[in-house]
Amino acid sequence: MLATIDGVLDWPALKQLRAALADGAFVDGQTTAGFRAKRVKHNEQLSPKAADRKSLDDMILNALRGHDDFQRLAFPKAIQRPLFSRYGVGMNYGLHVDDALMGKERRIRSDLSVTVFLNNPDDYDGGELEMMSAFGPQEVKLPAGSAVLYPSSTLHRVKPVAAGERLAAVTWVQSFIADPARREILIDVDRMRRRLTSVDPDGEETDLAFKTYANLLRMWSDV
Ligand SMILES: O=C(O)CCC(=O)C(=O)O
Ligand SMILES: [Fe+2]
Repeated sequence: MLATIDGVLDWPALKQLRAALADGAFVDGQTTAGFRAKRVKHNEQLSPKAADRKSLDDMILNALRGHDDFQRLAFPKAIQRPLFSRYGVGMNYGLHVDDALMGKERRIRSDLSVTVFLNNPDDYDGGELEMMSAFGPQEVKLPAGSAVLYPSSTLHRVKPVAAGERLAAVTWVQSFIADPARREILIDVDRMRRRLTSVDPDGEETDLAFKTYANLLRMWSDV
């Protein structure tokens, strides 16, 4: 399932992140690519040694963790430290699959991949993120501050940037609901219980929807 989340970063946060990226040292994206992805990765990433790096990482991690939609859709158990990517003219990231396991000190399994867009679609031509879903290719290019969440199991790419510059923070989530089918059921039942709460707050079926959600969550959570 592919989901977009609006308003992950507000304007002050975007301004601060963009200023840090404008001043920061970038390194070749090859340094963080897996064995096969290296062949096709042509971008730049903020240096892990950048002075304020930890606080920039925390801005992304806290913004995601604090967002209701992210919690509702991802069931995050662990989130990887983000990469800040920059794609200038001609840069792209060809078709690849993300590593299944990530992190050195603390390993996580990548269930969901996340891109937080740091600048606007008008700021660059091309640079769409394209996922090869079961229903064919799907392209995403979102406004600054919005994020897309998609299964890490999919092949995907970033199309070449033809003009301007694409800025994004990317990260990966280990979900405490490992099975995507179960995750989808929980997301659907959550929608139903919310709807029932608003149309029939005192209804017996509303209680049942909450009970079903809680019991499925209890049955499937790996926390
Ligand atoms: O920049 C993006 O939207 C995704 C980049 C990507 O696929 C990756 O870093 O693995
Ligand atoms: Fe990727």
